[in-house]
Amino acid sequence: VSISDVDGFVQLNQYQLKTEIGKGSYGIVKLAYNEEEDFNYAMKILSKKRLMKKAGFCRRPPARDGKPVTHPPNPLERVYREIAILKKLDHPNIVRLIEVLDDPEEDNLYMVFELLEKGEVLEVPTPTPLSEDMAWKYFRDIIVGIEYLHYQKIIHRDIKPSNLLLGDDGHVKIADFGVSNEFTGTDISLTSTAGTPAFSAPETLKDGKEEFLGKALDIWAMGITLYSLVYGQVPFPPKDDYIMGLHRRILNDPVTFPSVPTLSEQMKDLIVKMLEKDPNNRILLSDIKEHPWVTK
Ligand SMILES: COc1ccc(C(=O)/C=C\Nc2cc(OC)c(C(=O)O)cc2Cl)cc1
Repeated sequence: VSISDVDGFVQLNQYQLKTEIGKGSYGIVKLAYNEEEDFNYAMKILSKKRLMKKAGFCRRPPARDGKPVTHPPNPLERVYREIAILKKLDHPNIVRLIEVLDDPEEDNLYMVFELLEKGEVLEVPTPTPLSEDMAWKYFRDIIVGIEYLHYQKIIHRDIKPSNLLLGDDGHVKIADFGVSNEFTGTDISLTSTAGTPAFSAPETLKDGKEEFLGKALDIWAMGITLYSLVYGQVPFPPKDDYIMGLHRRILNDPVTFPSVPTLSEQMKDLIVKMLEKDPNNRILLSDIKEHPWVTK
């Protein structure tokens, strides 16, 4: 990877890095202009050092006093697993990874993605949410994208509006596989919590270490997402810093619908079925596809 940074003009191989267009716990995303193709891309920039630190790799390992040394998963393996997942995905509703620039000598790892010009489908919270019809259009893309992921034996685990990107063609693509899980068989049994608290399914928040199934987690997050697209706010908003309050509400409170905007009973019916607290009673993707609001 040849980098030239002359007075802030950063050139990475054939890419000229431009403005920052995205930012998150993962790192940043910059607009990248490919001069050979005269074409723009989205460049996700990860710092390996930051990833190692986040995984607490810099602290001295505790004295093992004779116990066998277990090698904890290297956080870079996490990124390389995300890249391996992205490389095998090829679908109109999944963001497309073009190439990875990873110079072992360099701290940064660069992931080049197709640019989805309109960015996030909706910034939540917002006083100006989507109309029911726009939400319907985008939700149908999300259903098809999630169906493809589950068919490829992948649980996304962080479905939320900021990971749904909108292209110029008006279609939505699912992004960010940073916490996704691959499975074999028909589903995966998990015990780890991952993703964004306000989008976490109740079964992941229970005290006991019971296991829970992966696919139902994405269905729950789809419900929280659909609600937030039309109401501009998640049904269980994180109140300041008291996270246990959020967990209690997700576990116990029924979903309530504001009186404004007025939305169809069918849409509310679908949201209620996706936000069923008991994962065994939660609507399945195959049933969502048949739901009257989706097929209308
Ligand atoms: C206003 O115009 C805008 C156009 C495009 C963007 C944008 O692309 C933002 C994030 N992008 C991404 C993030 C990802 O993860 C967190 C992944 C991934 O890892 O799958 C891929 C992409 Cl592309 C923003 C504003």
